Amino acid sequence: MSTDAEITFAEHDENHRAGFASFVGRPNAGKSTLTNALVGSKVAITSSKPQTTRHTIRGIVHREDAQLVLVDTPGLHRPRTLLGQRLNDLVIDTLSEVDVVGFCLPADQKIGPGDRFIAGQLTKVPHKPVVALVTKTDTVPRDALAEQLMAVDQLGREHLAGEGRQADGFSAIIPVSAVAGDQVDVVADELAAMMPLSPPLYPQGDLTDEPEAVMVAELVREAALEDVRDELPHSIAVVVEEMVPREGRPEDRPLLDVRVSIHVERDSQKAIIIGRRGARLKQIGTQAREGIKKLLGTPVYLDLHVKVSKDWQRDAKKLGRLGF
Ligand SMILES: Nc1nc2c(ncn2[C@@H]2O[C@H](COP(=O)(O)OP(=O)(O)OP(=O)(O)O)[C@@H](O)[C@H]2O)c(=O)[nH]1
Repeated sequence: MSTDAEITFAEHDENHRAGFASFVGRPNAGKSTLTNALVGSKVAITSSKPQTTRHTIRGIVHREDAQLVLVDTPGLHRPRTLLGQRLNDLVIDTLSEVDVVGFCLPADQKIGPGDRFIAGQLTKVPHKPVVALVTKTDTVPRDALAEQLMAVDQLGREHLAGEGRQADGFSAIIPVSAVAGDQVDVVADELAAMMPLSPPLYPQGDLTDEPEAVMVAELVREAALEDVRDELPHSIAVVVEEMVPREGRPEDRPLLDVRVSIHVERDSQKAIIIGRRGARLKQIGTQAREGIKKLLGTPVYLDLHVKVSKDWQRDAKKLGRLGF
């Protein structure tokens, strides 16, 4: 979608900072919600189910003194399949290129093996400052939060100390609630201060530099995962096959034809997605269409197909074809 909006870079002085930050954390840690709160617009897709964030989606925070480009990575997790392994490698690659890593740890969950695994993985990117973000602070009382902050400090000292590290443990520990809007500005301040001196990297107003297709795929994926609790989210991959303006429409009433395929691993999963007499698929279509319309600002005709790609998670060739 092209817009006629003028491209303007913010006025800046020599103290302006700009760079990349990335959030990691176990599934459901609140990474996407925090990204959205910082950017101030729904860019990454959130859902109550784990691992909806598959692709690297960037939100950009524009401030007078700094520009923060947020690279939202999939949750790092202990890999069980080839796809899990690839996602982890992708995360490490991404983290090697950012200026600061934000490690999200929910205030209402005890630090567990998943968090320790991630802390261990972060030693693979030794020269990056790591800021611990203790998320969802609105969900716990003050004393529980204080305890969690101490536990987080301990985790940092155990894993992030020694050679090549810029701090003994986390560079900072910040409690934040993206939902209550509490301390979000402190997170932005802290991350901005860690960016290198640089003019803005992106023009103002850019919320994301990912192609719309990726976001459309995420919207369909989010809709498809809604209410499917007995199946792993990883069993679904969404591919946008085509997005073309319908020919012969009046200029003031455009329509976008969007053709999307949903890949599942087994026939039984296909049946779940389609539902009785296609009821679920219809529901997925309605929900996704609303989101896509909001995202792109045009009405869309959404054509959904469900395909069985047997064991796509384990099959390297198929993974390549699905864009991983
Ligand atoms: N009460 C409260 N809930 C939050 C907060 N931040 C996130 N949540 C909720 O926690 C759940 C997970 O949030 P996400 O932002 O999707 O988490 P994520 O880390 O991006 O998850 P993945 O994409 O699965 O890795 C959602 O239901 C959010 O609404 C917060 O500050 N307060």
